[in-house]
Amino acid sequence: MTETTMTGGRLRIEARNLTKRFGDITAVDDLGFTVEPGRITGFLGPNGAGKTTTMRMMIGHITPTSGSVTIGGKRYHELADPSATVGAVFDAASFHPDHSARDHLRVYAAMGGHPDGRVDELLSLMDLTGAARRRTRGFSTGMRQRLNLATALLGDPRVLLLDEPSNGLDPAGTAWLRSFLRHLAGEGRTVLISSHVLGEIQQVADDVVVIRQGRMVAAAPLAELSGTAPAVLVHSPDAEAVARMLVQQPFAGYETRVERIGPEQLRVWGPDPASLADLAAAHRLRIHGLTPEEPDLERLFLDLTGSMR
Ligand SMILES: Nc1ncnc2c1ncn2[C@@H]1O[C@H](COP(=O)(O)OP(=O)(O)OP(=O)(O)O)[C@@H](O)[C@H]1O
Repeated sequence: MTETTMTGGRLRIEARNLTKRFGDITAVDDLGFTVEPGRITGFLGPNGAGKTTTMRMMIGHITPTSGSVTIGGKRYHELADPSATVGAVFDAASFHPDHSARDHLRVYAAMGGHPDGRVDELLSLMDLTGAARRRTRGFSTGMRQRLNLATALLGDPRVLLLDEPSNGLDPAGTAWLRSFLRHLAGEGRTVLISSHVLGEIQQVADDVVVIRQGRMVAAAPLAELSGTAPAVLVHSPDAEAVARMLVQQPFAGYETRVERIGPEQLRVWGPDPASLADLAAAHRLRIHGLTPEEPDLERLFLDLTGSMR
Protein backbone atom coordinates (compact mmCIF):
# COMPACT_ATOMS: atom_id res chain seq x y z
CA MET A 1 0.00 0.00 0.00
CA THR A 2 1.31 3.45 -0.84
CA GLU A 3 2.35 5.48 2.16
CA THR A 4 -0.02 8.12 3.34
CA THR A 5 1.55 10.90 5.29
CA MET A 6 0.43 12.65 8.40
CA THR A 7 1.62 15.79 9.98
CA GLY A 8 0.58 17.14 13.36
CA GLY A 9 -0.54 15.44 16.54
CA ARG A 10 -2.96 12.79 17.59
CA LEU A 11 -6.52 13.95 18.12
CA ARG A 12 -9.11 12.53 20.49
CA ILE A 13 -12.83 12.97 19.83
CA GLU A 14 -14.77 13.71 22.97
CA ALA A 15 -18.56 13.86 23.31
CA ARG A 16 -19.95 15.34 26.51
CA ASN A 17 -23.64 15.34 27.40
CA LEU A 18 -24.28 15.46 23.67
CA THR A 19 -27.97 15.86 22.91
CA LYS A 20 -29.93 16.58 19.74
CA ARG A 21 -33.66 16.99 19.51
CA PHE A 22 -35.60 17.36 16.27
CA GLY A 23 -38.95 18.70 17.50
CA ASP A 24 -40.41 15.91 19.65
CA ILE A 25 -37.76 13.39 18.61
CA THR A 26 -34.68 13.05 20.79
CA ALA A 27 -32.24 11.61 18.26
CA VAL A 28 -29.20 11.82 20.56
CA ASP A 29 -29.67 11.77 24.29
CA ASP A 30 -26.91 12.84 26.68
CA LEU A 31 -24.08 10.87 25.05
CA GLY A 32 -20.63 10.88 26.58
CA PHE A 33 -17.74 8.93 25.05
CA THR A 34 -14.25 9.30 23.66
CA VAL A 35 -12.73 8.06 20.40
CA GLU A 36 -9.00 7.52 20.77
CA PRO A 37 -6.31 8.29 18.19
CA GLY A 38 -4.31 5.38 16.82
CA ARG A 39 -7.31 3.07 17.20
CA ILE A 40 -10.34 2.07 15.18
CA THR A 41 -13.59 2.66 17.00
CA GLY A 42 -16.82 1.04 15.89
CA PHE A 43 -19.95 3.11 16.44
CA LEU A 44 -22.81 0.66 16.71
CA GLY A 45 -26.53 0.84 17.03
CA PRO A 46 -29.66 -0.35 15.25
CA ASN A 47 -31.22 1.76 12.49
CA GLY A 48 -32.35 5.10 13.80
CA ALA A 49 -30.17 4.89 16.93
CA GLY A 50 -28.63 8.30 16.29
CA LYS A 51 -25.25 7.39 14.79
CA THR A 52 -25.44 9.63 11.72
CA THR A 53 -26.79 12.55 13.75
CA THR A 54 -23.90 12.17 16.22
CA MET A 55 -21.31 12.02 13.45
CA ARG A 56 -22.82 15.02 11.68
CA MET A 57 -22.53 16.96 14.94
CA MET A 58 -18.80 16.10 14.96
CA ILE A 59 -18.33 17.97 11.69
CA GLY A 60 -20.66 20.85 12.43
CA HIS A 61 -23.39 19.82 9.95
CA ILE A 62 -25.83 19.62 12.84
CA THR A 63 -25.75 21.86 15.91
CA PRO A 64 -26.25 20.07 19.23
CA THR A 65 -29.31 21.07 21.26
CA SER A 66 -27.03 20.82 24.30
CA GLY A 67 -23.67 19.37 25.24
CA SER A 68 -20.69 19.27 22.94
CA VAL A 69 -18.44 17.17 20.80
CA THR A 70 -14.83 18.23 20.31
CA ILE A 71 -11.91 17.07 18.22
CA GLY A 72 -8.54 17.57 19.87
CA GLY A 73 -10.36 19.77 22.41
CA LYS A 74 -11.94 22.04 19.79
CA ARG A 75 -15.35 22.21 18.22
CA TYR A 76 -15.25 21.62 14.47
CA HIS A 77 -15.70 25.28 13.52
CA GLU A 78 -12.89 26.25 15.91
CA LEU A 79 -10.36 24.03 14.14
CA ALA A 80 -7.63 25.95 12.30
CA ASP A 81 -8.01 23.87 9.14
CA PRO A 82 -11.12 21.70 9.45
CA SER A 83 -10.96 19.92 6.08
CA ALA A 84 -7.31 19.01 6.63
CA THR A 85 -8.12 17.77 10.14
CA VAL A 86 -11.28 15.75 9.66
CA GLY A 87 -12.30 13.66 6.66
CA ALA A 88 -15.85 12.34 6.65
CA VAL A 89 -17.73 9.93 4.42
CA PHE A 90 -21.48 9.74 4.65
CA ASP A 91 -23.62 7.16 2.94
CA ALA A 92 -25.49 9.71 0.91
CA ALA A 93 -22.38 11.19 -0.71
CA SER A 94 -23.15 11.49 -4.39
CA PHE A 95 -21.16 12.25 -7.48
CA HIS A 96 -22.03 14.17 -10.57
CA PRO A 97 -22.84 11.30 -12.96
CA ASP A 98 -21.03 12.93 -15.89
CA HIS A 99 -17.87 13.70 -13.96
CA SER A 100 -14.96 11.32 -14.09
CA ALA A 101 -13.36 10.16 -10.85
CA ARG A 102 -10.47 12.56 -11.50
CA ASP A 103 -12.83 15.52 -12.21
CA HIS A 104 -14.70 14.78 -9.00
CA LEU A 105 -11.55 14.76 -6.90
CA ARG A 106 -10.16 17.87 -8.59
CA VAL A 107 -13.33 19.82 -7.77
CA TYR A 108 -13.12 18.78 -4.11
CA ALA A 109 -9.36 19.41 -3.97
CA ALA A 110 -9.94 22.94 -5.27
CA MET A 111 -12.78 23.54 -2.78
CA GLY A 112 -10.65 22.36 0.13
CA GLY A 113 -7.54 24.20 -1.03
CA HIS A 114 -5.61 20.94 -1.39
CA PRO A 115 -2.83 20.55 -3.99
CA ASP A 116 -3.91 19.10 -7.33
CA GLY A 117 -1.15 16.48 -7.08
CA ARG A 118 -3.09 14.87 -4.25
CA VAL A 119 -5.72 13.74 -6.77
CA ASP A 120 -3.48 11.30 -8.64
CA GLU A 121 -1.91 10.14 -5.39
CA LEU A 122 -5.32 9.21 -4.04
CA LEU A 123 -6.52 7.62 -7.26
CA SER A 124 -3.51 5.37 -7.02
CA LEU A 125 -3.92 4.73 -3.29
CA MET A 126 -7.55 3.74 -3.85
CA ASP A 127 -6.70 1.58 -6.84
CA LEU A 128 -8.77 3.83 -9.09
CA THR A 129 -6.05 4.98 -11.51
CA GLY A 130 -7.44 2.73 -14.25
CA ALA A 131 -10.90 4.27 -13.81
CA ALA A 132 -9.71 7.87 -13.40
CA ARG A 133 -11.22 9.01 -16.71
CA ARG A 134 -14.43 7.02 -16.51
CA ARG A 135 -17.70 8.73 -15.68
CA THR A 136 -18.87 7.94 -12.17
CA ARG A 137 -22.34 6.96 -13.47
CA GLY A 138 -20.91 3.55 -14.40
CA PHE A 139 -19.13 2.97 -11.10
CA SER A 140 -19.81 -0.08 -8.96
CA THR A 141 -20.71 0.34 -5.29
CA GLY A 142 -17.18 -0.62 -4.31
CA MET A 143 -15.70 1.99 -6.64
CA ARG A 144 -18.07 4.61 -5.26
CA GLN A 145 -17.07 3.78 -1.71
CA ARG A 146 -13.39 4.07 -2.65
CA LEU A 147 -13.99 7.37 -4.41
CA ASN A 148 -15.84 8.60 -1.32
CA LEU A 149 -12.90 7.60 0.81
CA ALA A 150 -10.48 9.31 -1.58
CA THR A 151 -12.56 12.50 -1.29
CA ALA A 152 -12.39 12.35 2.51
CA LEU A 153 -8.63 11.79 2.42
CA LEU A 154 -7.79 14.72 0.11
CA GLY A 155 -6.71 16.90 3.02
CA ASP A 156 -4.67 14.08 4.61
CA PRO A 157 -6.90 14.31 7.71
CA ARG A 158 -5.86 13.08 11.12
CA VAL A 159 -9.44 12.11 11.93
CA LEU A 160 -11.58 9.94 9.70
CA LEU A 161 -15.32 9.50 10.17
CA LEU A 162 -17.00 6.84 8.05
CA ASP A 163 -20.75 6.31 8.16
CA GLU A 164 -21.59 2.72 7.19
CA PRO A 165 -18.48 2.30 5.02
CA SER A 166 -19.08 -1.40 4.34
CA ASN A 167 -22.54 -0.86 2.85
CA GLY A 168 -22.68 -2.65 -0.49
CA LEU A 169 -19.07 -3.84 -0.44
CA ASP A 170 -18.26 -7.40 -1.47
CA PRO A 171 -15.99 -9.53 0.76
CA ALA A 172 -12.85 -8.49 -1.15
CA GLY A 173 -13.81 -4.82 -0.83
CA THR A 174 -14.52 -5.24 2.87
CA ALA A 175 -11.15 -6.93 3.42
CA TRP A 176 -9.40 -4.15 1.52
CA LEU A 177 -11.18 -1.49 3.60
CA ARG A 178 -10.26 -3.28 6.81
CA SER A 179 -6.55 -3.34 6.05
CA PHE A 180 -6.64 0.23 4.78
CA LEU A 181 -8.27 1.50 7.98
CA ARG A 182 -5.80 -0.48 10.07
CA HIS A 183 -2.98 1.20 8.17
CA LEU A 184 -4.45 4.65 8.83
CA ALA A 185 -4.94 3.95 12.55
CA GLY A 186 -1.38 2.60 12.67
CA GLU A 187 -0.21 6.04 11.60
CA GLY A 188 -1.85 7.52 14.69
CA ARG A 189 -5.03 8.68 13.01
CA THR A 190 -8.39 8.58 14.76
CA VAL A 191 -10.80 6.32 12.89
CA LEU A 192 -14.52 6.12 13.70
CA ILE A 193 -16.77 3.84 11.65
CA SER A 194 -20.47 3.37 12.17
CA SER A 195 -22.53 0.32 11.43
CA HIS A 196 -25.80 -1.26 12.40
CA VAL A 197 -24.30 -4.70 11.78
CA LEU A 198 -21.79 -5.66 14.39
CA GLY A 199 -20.26 -8.45 12.29
CA GLU A 200 -19.10 -5.88 9.75
CA ILE A 201 -16.79 -4.15 12.18
CA GLN A 202 -16.17 -6.98 14.64
CA GLN A 203 -12.97 -7.84 12.82
CA VAL A 204 -11.63 -4.34 12.53
CA ALA A 205 -12.54 -2.29 15.60
CA ASP A 206 -10.35 -1.94 18.67
CA ASP A 207 -13.03 -0.15 20.66
CA VAL A 208 -16.79 0.00 20.37
CA VAL A 209 -19.40 2.55 21.35
CA VAL A 210 -22.91 1.10 21.34
CA ILE A 211 -25.99 3.31 21.37
CA ARG A 212 -29.71 2.66 21.27
CA GLN A 213 -32.47 5.22 20.83
CA GLY A 214 -29.88 7.96 21.15
CA ARG A 215 -28.60 6.71 24.52
CA MET A 216 -25.32 5.17 25.52
CA VAL A 217 -25.46 1.40 26.00
CA ALA A 218 -21.79 0.45 26.21
CA ALA A 219 -18.36 1.88 25.45
CA ALA A 220 -15.38 -0.41 25.85
CA PRO A 221 -12.52 -2.14 24.09
CA LEU A 222 -13.98 -4.83 21.85
CA ALA A 223 -12.00 -7.55 23.64
CA GLU A 224 -13.57 -6.58 26.93
CA LEU A 225 -17.08 -6.86 25.55
CA SER A 226 -16.35 -10.18 23.81
CA GLY A 227 -15.00 -11.54 27.07
CA THR A 228 -18.35 -11.08 28.72
CA ALA A 229 -20.22 -13.57 26.58
CA PRO A 230 -18.79 -17.08 26.50
CA ALA A 231 -21.59 -19.65 26.30
CA VAL A 232 -22.18 -23.37 25.87
CA LEU A 233 -25.10 -24.81 23.94
CA VAL A 234 -26.55 -27.77 25.82
CA HIS A 235 -28.68 -30.39 24.14
CA SER A 236 -30.44 -32.58 26.69
CA PRO A 237 -33.73 -34.46 26.97
CA ASP A 238 -33.55 -33.37 30.64
CA ALA A 239 -33.08 -29.69 29.72
CA GLU A 240 -35.54 -28.40 32.32
CA ALA A 241 -33.87 -30.35 35.12
CA VAL A 242 -30.41 -29.32 33.92
CA ALA A 243 -31.50 -25.67 33.97
CA ARG A 244 -32.91 -26.01 37.52
CA MET A 245 -29.79 -27.81 38.67
CA LEU A 246 -27.48 -25.13 37.24
CA VAL A 247 -29.40 -22.26 38.73
CA GLN A 248 -29.54 -23.91 42.17
CA GLN A 249 -25.97 -25.14 42.08
CA PRO A 250 -23.78 -22.85 44.18
CA PHE A 251 -20.41 -23.67 42.69
CA ALA A 252 -17.42 -21.45 43.06
CA GLY A 253 -16.10 -19.01 40.54
CA TYR A 254 -18.99 -19.11 38.07
CA GLU A 255 -21.82 -16.78 37.67
CA THR A 256 -24.24 -19.04 35.87
CA ARG A 257 -26.93 -17.79 33.52
CA VAL A 258 -29.26 -20.10 31.64
CA GLU A 259 -31.44 -19.36 28.65
CA ARG A 260 -34.00 -21.88 27.44
CA ILE A 261 -33.86 -21.90 23.65
CA GLY A 262 -35.96 -25.00 22.89
CA PRO A 263 -37.60 -27.98 24.64
CA GLU A 264 -34.26 -29.79 24.71
CA GLN A 265 -31.82 -26.93 24.32
CA LEU A 266 -30.23 -24.46 26.69
CA ARG A 267 -27.63 -21.77 26.32
CA VAL A 268 -25.48 -21.59 29.45
CA TRP A 269 -23.05 -18.85 30.46
CA GLY A 270 -20.54 -19.71 33.19
CA PRO A 271 -19.26 -23.26 33.51
CA ASP A 272 -17.11 -24.74 30.74
CA PRO A 273 -18.35 -27.83 28.86
CA ALA A 274 -16.34 -30.34 30.94
CA SER A 275 -17.65 -28.98 34.25
CA LEU A 276 -21.15 -28.96 32.84
CA ALA A 277 -20.89 -32.61 31.76
CA ASP A 278 -19.50 -33.63 35.17
CA LEU A 279 -22.26 -31.80 37.01
CA ALA A 280 -24.98 -33.33 34.87
CA ALA A 281 -23.48 -36.80 35.40
CA ALA A 282 -23.36 -36.24 39.16
CA HIS A 283 -27.07 -35.41 39.06
CA ARG A 284 -27.81 -38.34 36.74
CA LEU A 285 -29.04 -36.01 34.01
CA ARG A 286 -28.61 -36.90 30.35
CA ILE A 287 -26.54 -34.66 28.08
CA HIS A 288 -26.68 -35.40 24.36
CA GLY A 289 -24.52 -32.52 23.17
CA LEU A 290 -22.34 -29.69 24.44
CA THR A 291 -21.14 -27.07 21.98
CA PRO A 292 -18.97 -24.18 23.12
CA GLU A 293 -19.97 -20.99 21.35
CA GLU A 294 -17.50 -18.41 20.17
CA PRO A 295 -17.76 -15.24 22.22
CA ASP A 296 -20.83 -14.08 20.41
CA LEU A 297 -20.67 -10.38 20.15
CA GLU A 298 -23.55 -10.20 17.71
CA ARG A 299 -25.78 -11.75 20.37
CA LEU A 300 -24.44 -9.44 23.00
CA PHE A 301 -25.05 -6.53 20.68
CA LEU A 302 -28.63 -7.64 20.12
CA ASP A 303 -29.11 -8.08 23.88
CA LEU A 304 -27.64 -4.65 24.54
CA THR A 305 -29.59 -2.86 21.88
CA GLY A 306 -32.74 -4.93 22.14
CA SER A 307 -33.01 -4.98 18.37
CA MET A 308 -34.81 -7.68 16.44
CA ARG A 309 -33.26 -9.02 13.29
N1 LIG B 1 -33.43 16.15 10.21
C1 LIG B 1 -34.16 15.36 10.98
N2 LIG B 1 -35.41 15.71 11.35
C2 LIG B 1 -36.15 14.92 12.15
N3 LIG B 1 -35.75 13.73 12.63
C3 LIG B 1 -34.52 13.32 12.31
C4 LIG B 1 -33.66 14.10 11.47
N4 LIG B 1 -32.49 13.42 11.33
C5 LIG B 1 -32.62 12.27 12.03
N5 LIG B 1 -33.84 12.21 12.63
C6 LIG B 1 -34.33 11.13 13.50
O1 LIG B 1 -33.38 10.94 14.51
C7 LIG B 1 -33.23 9.56 14.82
C8 LIG B 1 -31.79 9.13 14.64
O2 LIG B 1 -31.47 9.12 13.26
P1 LIG B 1 -30.00 8.80 12.70
O3 LIG B 1 -30.06 8.91 11.22
O4 LIG B 1 -29.01 9.62 13.42
O5 LIG B 1 -29.82 7.29 13.14
P2 LIG B 1 -28.76 6.21 12.65
O6 LIG B 1 -28.33 5.48 13.86
O7 LIG B 1 -27.71 6.86 11.83
O8 LIG B 1 -29.62 5.25 11.76
P3 LIG B 1 -29.27 4.42 10.43
O9 LIG B 1 -28.44 3.23 10.85
O10 LIG B 1 -30.63 4.01 9.95
O11 LIG B 1 -28.55 5.35 9.50
C9 LIG B 1 -34.22 8.82 13.94
O12 LIG B 1 -35.41 8.64 14.67
C10 LIG B 1 -34.42 9.79 12.80
O13 LIG B 1 -35.69 9.60 12.22
